[in-house]
Amino acid sequence: MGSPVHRVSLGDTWSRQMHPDIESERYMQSFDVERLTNILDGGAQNTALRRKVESIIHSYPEFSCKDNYFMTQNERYKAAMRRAFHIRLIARRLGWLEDGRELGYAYRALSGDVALNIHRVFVRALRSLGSEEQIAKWDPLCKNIQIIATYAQTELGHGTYLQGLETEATYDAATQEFVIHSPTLTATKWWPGDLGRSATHALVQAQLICSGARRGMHAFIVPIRSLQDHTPLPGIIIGDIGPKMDFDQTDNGFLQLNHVRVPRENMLSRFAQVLPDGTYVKLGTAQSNYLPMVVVRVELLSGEILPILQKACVIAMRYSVIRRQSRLRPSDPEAKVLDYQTQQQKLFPQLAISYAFHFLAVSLLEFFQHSYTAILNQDFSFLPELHALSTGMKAMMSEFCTQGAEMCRRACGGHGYSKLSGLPSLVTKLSASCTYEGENTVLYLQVARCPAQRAADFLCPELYTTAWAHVAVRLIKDSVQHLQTLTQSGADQHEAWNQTTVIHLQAAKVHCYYVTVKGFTEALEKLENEPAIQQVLKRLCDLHAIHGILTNSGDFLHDAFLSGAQVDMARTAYLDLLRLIRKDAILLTDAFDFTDQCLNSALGCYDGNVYERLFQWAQKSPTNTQENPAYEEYIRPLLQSWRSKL
Ligand SMILES: CCCCCCC/C=C/C(=O)SCCNC(=O)CCNC(=O)[C@H](O)C(C)(C)COP(=O)(O)OP(=O)(O)OC[C@H]1O[C@@H](n2cnc3c(N)ncnc32)[C@H](O)[C@@H]1OP(=O)(O)O
Ligand SMILES: Cc1cc2nc3c(=O)[nH]c(=O)nc-3n(C[C@H](O)[C@H](O)[C@H](O)COP(=O)(O)OP(=O)(O)OC[C@H]3O[C@@H](n4cnc5c(N)ncnc54)[C@H](O)[C@@H]3O)c2cc1C
Repeated sequence: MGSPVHRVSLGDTWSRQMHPDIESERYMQSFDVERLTNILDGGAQNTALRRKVESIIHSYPEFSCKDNYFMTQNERYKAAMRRAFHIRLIARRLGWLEDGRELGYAYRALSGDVALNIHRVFVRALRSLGSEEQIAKWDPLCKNIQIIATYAQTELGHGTYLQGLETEATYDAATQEFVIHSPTLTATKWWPGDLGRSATHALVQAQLICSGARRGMHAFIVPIRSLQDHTPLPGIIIGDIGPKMDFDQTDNGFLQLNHVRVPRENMLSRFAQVLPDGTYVKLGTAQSNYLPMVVVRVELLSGEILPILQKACVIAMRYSVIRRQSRLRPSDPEAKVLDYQTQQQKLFPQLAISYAFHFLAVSLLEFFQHSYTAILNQDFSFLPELHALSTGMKAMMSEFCTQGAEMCRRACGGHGYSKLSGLPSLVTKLSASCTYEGENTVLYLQVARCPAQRAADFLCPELYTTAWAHVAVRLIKDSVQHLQTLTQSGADQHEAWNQTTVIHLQAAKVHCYYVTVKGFTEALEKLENEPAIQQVLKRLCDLHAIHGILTNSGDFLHDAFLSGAQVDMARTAYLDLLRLIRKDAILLTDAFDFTDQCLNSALGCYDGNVYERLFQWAQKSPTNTQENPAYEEYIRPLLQSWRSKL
């Protein structure tokens, strides 16, 4: 019998002491970490409230994520549903509102490892597309979990090209119902979260057919499972799409509808109506029904995507002052790996990006709140700008955060490849964000479609922003010029567009990077009353801007806007910034104020006791207490056959 590992008790005195190598990083504080945390939270009162909510969440064992890494897909799903169940019990008991700060902080503490996320997407879509009467009917049912709803837009055959969605909603005036139907295999709804095993209702995006005409994508609320016994309703074929790269806590599913009938009142009608006789009345624009994607993209930025990079920075930075490896000088003791310039170059740009994106997300949220209210009141003047901003920022932040989290993982060497570090799951989670809510390339190209003068609105040159502004304008003009040249040479507009999308993509990416640089410099201007914090964040802003210049130096050298010598000067400044940021690196990650439970990382705990935790956590692996499943059938016969040859 393969004997299980004998449990070795390490004692846990280490868990009450801070590791000296991380303690020393906190001795000399060049700025007030608590004050920076307050700024990141939007005020000291929010910090206090967040910590209060975190302490409540962490006091319930039902919310613990510590065993996540050892769970099967089924166990992860059940644990996530358990958290979803208990968080609503607590919210109801404590009066936390669905859109209130407390629930937002609770989800932050649970790192999104809670089921029914798409139920929340459904609520956003209902409030964006539903009439006041429809919201009054369905919102309370969602809030009280009397129904579980999903957002079913993507199909097996189409996710990006919404005009290509095949699911049909045909109006039957005789019965005043819509007949919802999946005419082909590729019309099968595929990917919607909570659909596989949880949802009782779906918001189905379908091509509306009424009065003999196809009217484009509209939203319909369709019951899909019995509220009595959770079995699929007549005409519904439903299930889970199978194992994924991550997101084990979510049951992404498939749905086929076979001539399912729903009442006329189930078409969300804020922006369009079908009258009892089948007359179609448009109240919004052609793109009004795309509004839920804008809302969710904006919410994902600061609610889901950015915190994951921030956590990766905390874990990798803390580990990098504990990990000692090799010597800077033969006579020195082994060095903290964070003292190597190359380690700084790996991690500090990710730290700078996580601050740059924080301030950008704050300003985007302000713009969103203002324009969303106007749109709901049928003023669509802000929608194109909001669409361009939300698509560009979602594409850019998900791309840079995914790259950044992977860089943090690799910067932790072998232990970064252990799930117990918390880093692999941060990377795989972020990887999904480059696809869901719009595939990034397609979204960047939405930005590129914006007329050049709109890009000019952003061109407010300051310091290195002038360089970024210049390159952004040059590339946008270049992309427009290429498109015009092709169309003027006789290519049709669609072919000309496709033949220039690589150029448009580059212009869109540079434009978005410019927006983050500009947003960061503007955020710094508002910190003139916090000189110490302003100074340390300005170094990150400088690093973010110059990192981009050095990474894309060809774009700046192209028309000699910068000379080779100036790029060398930028590199010198960059390397000096790494040295200056080094002493504040731990404090800048401490300021994110993630609890150890939220980080769920053996490498990233506040006290720095990495090795003790790695060893202790590894012993929790079920494989260490189960019989070796391969011993009897394979290992023992192999060993015996080998021995018999001796
Ligand atoms: C804890 C973890 C939580 C994880 C949650 C994950 C939840 C995930 C949910 C989902 O993934 S839901 C499904 C999301 N799907 C998408 O985002 C689809 C992406 N595809 C697109 O957005 C399309 O490319 C497109 C933009 C819709 C293409 O539009 P279309 O095919 O109609 O062609 P275009 O000519 O590009 O656009 C027409 C016109 O419409 C404007 N527009 C496009 N999208 C929007 C929008 N969202 N809002 C406002 N306006 C939009 C576009 O600018 C064009 O306008 P004009 O240029 O003609 O004026
Ligand atoms: C974890 C996860 C959760 C999800 N949750 C939901 C959900 O709850 N509800 C829901 O409805 N959907 C959901 N989705 C689906 C998601 O919205 C789609 O996968 C996404 O919109 C991308 O569409 P697609 O899969 O069709 O990719 P495609 O569009 O097929 O992309 C494939 C490739 O084609 C390229 N491409 C496509 N169109 C163009 C173009 N016009 N120009 C240039 N290149 C192009 C893309 O850039 C990409 O490289 C989820 C997906 C994931 C991964």
